[in-house]
Amino acid sequence: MSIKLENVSKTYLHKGNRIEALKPVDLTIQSGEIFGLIGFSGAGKSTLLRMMNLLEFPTTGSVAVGDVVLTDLDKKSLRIKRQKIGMIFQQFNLIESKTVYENIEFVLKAGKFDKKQMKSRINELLELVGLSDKHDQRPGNLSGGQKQRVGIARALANDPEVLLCDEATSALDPETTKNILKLLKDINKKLGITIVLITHEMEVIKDAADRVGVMSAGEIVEINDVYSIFSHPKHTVTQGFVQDIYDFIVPKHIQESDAHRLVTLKFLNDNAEENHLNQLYREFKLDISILNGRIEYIKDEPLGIIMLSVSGEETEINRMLTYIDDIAGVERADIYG
Ligand SMILES: Nc1ncnc2c1ncn2[C@@H]1O[C@H](COP(=O)(O)OP(=O)(O)OP(=O)(O)O)[C@@H](O)[C@H]1O
Repeated sequence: MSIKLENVSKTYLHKGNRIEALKPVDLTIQSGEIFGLIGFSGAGKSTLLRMMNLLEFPTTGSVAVGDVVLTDLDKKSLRIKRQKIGMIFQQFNLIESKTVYENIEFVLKAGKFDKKQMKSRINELLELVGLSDKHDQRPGNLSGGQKQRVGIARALANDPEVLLCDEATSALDPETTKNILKLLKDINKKLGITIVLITHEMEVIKDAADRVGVMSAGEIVEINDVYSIFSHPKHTVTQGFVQDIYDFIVPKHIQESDAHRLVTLKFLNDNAEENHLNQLYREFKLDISILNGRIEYIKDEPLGIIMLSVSGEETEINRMLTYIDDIAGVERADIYG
């Protein structure tokens, strides 16, 4: 199901001060996509996410999920529609005194299942998230990853059209994060559910998102498909996030040396796996050494960044740079260093 926000803004009143948490935004999230929202703390990510199920009511604008305009619904219709919008949280929000089974049963009670249907539905959900053997455990006996799996099972209980993930992996270690993201991607594929996830980690975006919105100071400052965000980040906030992933360190003596010219190259798509450096070694009378380099696979598409230290005649270096500019799929990139 698609999510459509038109002119949505949110201003909080706090101790007499107006806090513009979200400036007016238009955003359409396509049915079936995984949409990532990234930004620093306070950028407005949670506020924007909470607009999508009206956990917070917008100050201006309208929110629609599919054909249903949530902002036009009365309380009862909204409560029913909300059952089709699942949500998971950083701190899992499970009921500690209830078992895994009961935690899921609790949300199903709001639906229309008899006892037998309920049992088979809960078993099905636990199988989907890989927790069939944990029925009777209480959250206190589960790892963080297992707790989030319960959170996901609970969020999926009423067959939602949309799943909102509020920093769902921020409390988890990197390995568990990968496993939970894999589960979310499997669910997205298998069930066709639209997923919105907010995070402050670019790794999460890289692993899971189809498209990305970058937020800063209550605005979406850039929006694009995930490969373009990594390969051609435009806004300085986006560039900062991408740099964090590559994190190339230039040795101080090279930074300060006049004899070396730093050249960072970007190899796009299939070019990332080709050895263009051999061409440079062959064609130019220059000393070229590799300081750093890495290929990232973004939705299985390679993106290579390599940082070179080049020394030799200035004119020869410039000739090489012009030559590089003419190679299709290879670009100079200053921002990764
Ligand atoms: N209920 C509230 N009352 C007053 N101000 C709020 C409220 N909720 C959020 N804010 C403010 O709105 C701004 C955006 O907050 P929001 O939680 O959406 O950001 P965020 O990007 O999700 O950050 P974080 O990652 O730290 O949760 C912040 O300045 C925050 O202090």
